[in-house]
Amino acid sequence: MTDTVRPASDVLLLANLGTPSAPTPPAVARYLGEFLADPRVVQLPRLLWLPLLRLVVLPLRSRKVSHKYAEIWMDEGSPLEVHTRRLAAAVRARLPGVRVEHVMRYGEPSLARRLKALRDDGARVLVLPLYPQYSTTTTASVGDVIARERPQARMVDDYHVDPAWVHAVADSIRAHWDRHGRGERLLFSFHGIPKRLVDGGDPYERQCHASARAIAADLGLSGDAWMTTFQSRFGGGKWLSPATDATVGALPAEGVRRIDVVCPGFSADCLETLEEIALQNAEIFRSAGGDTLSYIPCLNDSPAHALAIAGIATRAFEAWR
Ligand SMILES: C=CC1=C(C)c2cc3[nH]c(cc4nc(cc5[nH]c(cc1n2)c(C)c5CCC(=O)O)C(CCC(=O)O)=C4C)c(C)c3C=C
Ligand SMILES: [Fe+2]
Ligand SMILES: [Fe+2]
Repeated sequence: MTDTVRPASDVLLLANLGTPSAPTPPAVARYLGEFLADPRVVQLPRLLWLPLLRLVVLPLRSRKVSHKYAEIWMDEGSPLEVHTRRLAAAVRARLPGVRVEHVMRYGEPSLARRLKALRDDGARVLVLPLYPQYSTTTTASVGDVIARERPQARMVDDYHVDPAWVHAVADSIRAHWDRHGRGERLLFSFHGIPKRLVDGGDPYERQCHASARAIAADLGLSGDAWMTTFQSRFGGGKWLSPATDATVGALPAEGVRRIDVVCPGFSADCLETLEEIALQNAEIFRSAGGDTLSYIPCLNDSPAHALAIAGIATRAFEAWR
């Protein structure tokens, strides 16, 4: 095979977080049990955390959270899974000769199982975690599975200021404004992580701010037209701030009546965007005296998203030496 011919065996695994298989307490408990037992996600001592997780957290949380999943469930399944599967199909159409598949870090289709199955395959396997910003809690955990199951596979660390991705997000915001009108303030809401991790060197917070700045610059926004917040706090300790819910609840008192919220840390719509932002935070905003919180959807399987992801993967395969 010559240098210029792409081996037909390239494999691209688009990896997302994972989601329950059904909006029911047992299915949610199974998913959360795997997710929250990962020491990358919860850093408490195992001997304390694992019994607490099994005996207290899972029974209570799976009951509460399964109702939230039920509110956003689609005919074909969990939104995160549906959008990630469709995105993989859109990327596949742009990468002839590459086997493009979607996998999940937790639950199904399992990243670990797929990597194991590819062990005796001569393929170059590229794993692209669908997290634009690198975090030890998400990206590094995908790296852990690669190290265990197929160390020869390679991983894209992040794409937080990739020009095609930045432009795709900015364009999706412009399109939303064209269709629904524009609010007085644009919030970039990213999933939070414990502040202690950032103090220990996790680049996530810096990358979130860099993403928001790049998207705001593409939109030509002045500094007072947008802000960056962090959502989905879980458990105790200090998390990244300012918190999305507290910010949304405080803005009406400043005279802000209409806001737009976009979540550029999520590649696909999921519980944390469709339920937490579009339902819960919209209600917080209204209760505080605001008129409308307009949620701007994730890029999901849009053509611009597929193009950006295909470009990132193509460059990673080209740089493979
Ligand atoms: C986008 C990046 C994400 C980071 C960073 C992240 C960190 C993080 N998450 C938890 C705890 C939970 N997250 C949950 C759902 C969830 N989280 C992400 C993404 C990131 N998480 C996504 C895409 C989803 C949605 C999954 C879906 O099925 O739709 C949940 C489950 C829901 C709930 O019980 O509230 C938990 C729990 C921690 C502790 C953490 C960093 C330490
Ligand atoms: Fe999360
Ligand atoms: Fe949440």
